Amino acid sequence: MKFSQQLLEAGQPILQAIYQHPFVEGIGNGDLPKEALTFYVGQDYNYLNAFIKVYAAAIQKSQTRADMAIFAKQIDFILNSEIHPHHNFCNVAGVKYETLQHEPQAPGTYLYNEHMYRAARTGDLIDIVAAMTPCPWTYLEIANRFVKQGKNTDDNVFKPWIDFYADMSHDEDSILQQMYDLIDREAEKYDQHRLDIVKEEFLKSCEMEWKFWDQAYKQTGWRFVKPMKQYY
Ligand SMILES: Cc1ncc(C[n+]2csc(CCO)c2C)c(N)n1
Repeated sequence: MKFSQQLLEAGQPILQAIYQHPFVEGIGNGDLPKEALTFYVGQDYNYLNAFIKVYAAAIQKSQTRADMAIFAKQIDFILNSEIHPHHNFCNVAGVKYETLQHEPQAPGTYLYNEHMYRAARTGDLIDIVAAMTPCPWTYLEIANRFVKQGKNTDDNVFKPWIDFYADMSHDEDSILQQMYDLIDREAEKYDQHRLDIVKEEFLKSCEMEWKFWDQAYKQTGWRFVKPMKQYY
């Protein structure tokens, strides 16, 4: 079995838990508290800034223009397209997007961002991509499942969110396929022990995807520290 397939198989239990999380179920049912939505957007804005920088690190470790182009396209996607699902959440919450772009970083966001930065700092290209893949993987699976269940109806206020992420799979050279191909190509270079480490990095990101929904749903901040506003 291809290594990318092994990763997805190992991640299945976490994906199932994500499906069942009340935040994710709330997207399907068009019903979420305003506080959960605004907390999510504030944290996701911060997370996506880190994601862009980690893509930049992936470009630094790329050895071909073809690889560079994959990451460059994704940086453009985050900067110019991924504002749409954020706008959807902000519109439903009745909050201006601009007011959520300097939120203090919550612990779950810190952990996820630092996990990716660590891969960028100490890992190879495969470590970076493995830590990043749960992000598009879980969102695409969530959105496609909702489309299959017919949840993206006109009366669901989160229809734009569902349609946006489900659309990602219609792309000819979809980001996910490119990431799987890259992982499988790079996996050839390593022994089983090294690949076990990569798998753990992938699974940690899967768990942090679950945690990201959970911290927004519960608005989990720091217990004692009062962190500063974020300016990148
Ligand atoms: C916590 C969190 N996880 C995943 C996404 C979704 N997402 C972020 S960047 C990107 C494109 C990947 O190249 C996708 C699909 C999100 N917004 N927030």
